Amino acid sequence: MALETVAPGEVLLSVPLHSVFSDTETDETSRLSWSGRMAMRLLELRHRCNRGATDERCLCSWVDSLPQHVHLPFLYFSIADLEACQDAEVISEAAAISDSVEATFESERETLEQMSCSWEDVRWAMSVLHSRCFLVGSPPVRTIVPGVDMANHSFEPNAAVRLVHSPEAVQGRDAVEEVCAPPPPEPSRFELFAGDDGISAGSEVTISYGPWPNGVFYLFFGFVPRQNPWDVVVLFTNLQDMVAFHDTSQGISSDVPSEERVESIAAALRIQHGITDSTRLGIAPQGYDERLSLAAQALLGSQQKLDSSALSPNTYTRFLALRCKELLAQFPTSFADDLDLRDRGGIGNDMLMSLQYRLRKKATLLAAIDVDKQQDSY
Ligand SMILES: C[S@@+](CC[C@H](N)C(=O)[O-])C[C@H]1O[C@@H](n2cnc3c(N)ncnc32)[C@H](O)[C@@H]1O
Repeated sequence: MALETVAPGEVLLSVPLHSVFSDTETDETSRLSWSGRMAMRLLELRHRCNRGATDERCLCSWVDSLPQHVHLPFLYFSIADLEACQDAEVISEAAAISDSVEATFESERETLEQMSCSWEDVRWAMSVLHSRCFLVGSPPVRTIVPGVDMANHSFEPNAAVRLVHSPEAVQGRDAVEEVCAPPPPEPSRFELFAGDDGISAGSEVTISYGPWPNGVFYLFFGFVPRQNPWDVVVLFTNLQDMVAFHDTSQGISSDVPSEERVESIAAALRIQHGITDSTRLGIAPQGYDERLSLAAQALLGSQQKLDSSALSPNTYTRFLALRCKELLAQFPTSFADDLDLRDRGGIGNDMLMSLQYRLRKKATLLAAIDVDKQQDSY
């Protein structure tokens, strides 16, 4: 919370690199996952701090400030509550990470026992790491910046984070030194600074965690954003899927092999629009991924032997709406059932969060179908 008004660009926190907590291991053959490695280091650090270790890096005050519990679905939800999100990809990702948490516990039992750490402590460390790390640099390194890690997420944040390098690390310092005294060296650091509108006194300081879909927020941060322009329902994992759905839904068996049709759509996307990645084609709350609209136009245009620009927009939105209807029908419960369940009340918080997750996916699919109905009635 900003206790006084902060001017645009003003620095709120400056954290030297020696006080950040990052994954130091770059060895790909490491036997633990990144979170397993960092969890062990966090528990070791907490153990040392509890025994009164000297703390030049100020990390003990950071460890003290960490929340006691971060309620992440893959660590703390029951299977029924997790499966209530009705997203197979998210459920299988949760199972994979949960397995890796158990693997860390099993393989590090001895060290954990020496620190009197239990399974609960391992879960705590994992929840802290997954909900507070962000990726820095290339290749990306998982990093927690003490202090900055207190900021909550907003898609319209009033602050941001940057990495500022020390003048020592900046080329040309030696040349400057020959003509004038350089400024005193400052360490490389992370800065939390106010955005262009500044921050008024009493406002919460927020940053953006990044353009993630809801699955990431739900699994790793334990909340589902209300309006997420980056959320996506994948309609087709690739162009092959789209062509296969087209042929089945239209009852078409084409003379041209599907690989050739896929290749010609991919070529049209590449040559006319510079698109080289045609995977995970989906729909966001504000509409179709542009790659999907263009791919569908190319496919339907080629079926009707038309230039894709001569195709009526209704034709491809109707085709895509058919896929949205199919996906909606595959959910175990309908949107109306879900609203009813939510409005009746009496369900636990974990189930409610999973319900919110699936309601937002279904609302996105329904909006696409509604648009199609409106176009039909014109
Ligand atoms: C990096 S920490 C932020 C610090 C957190 N407020 C704290 O004091 O520990 C991320 C956690 O904050 C919470 N959080 C962040 N942004 C949120 C938001 N927009 N809505 C709900 N919870 C949020 C979630 O529990 C998430 O796992």
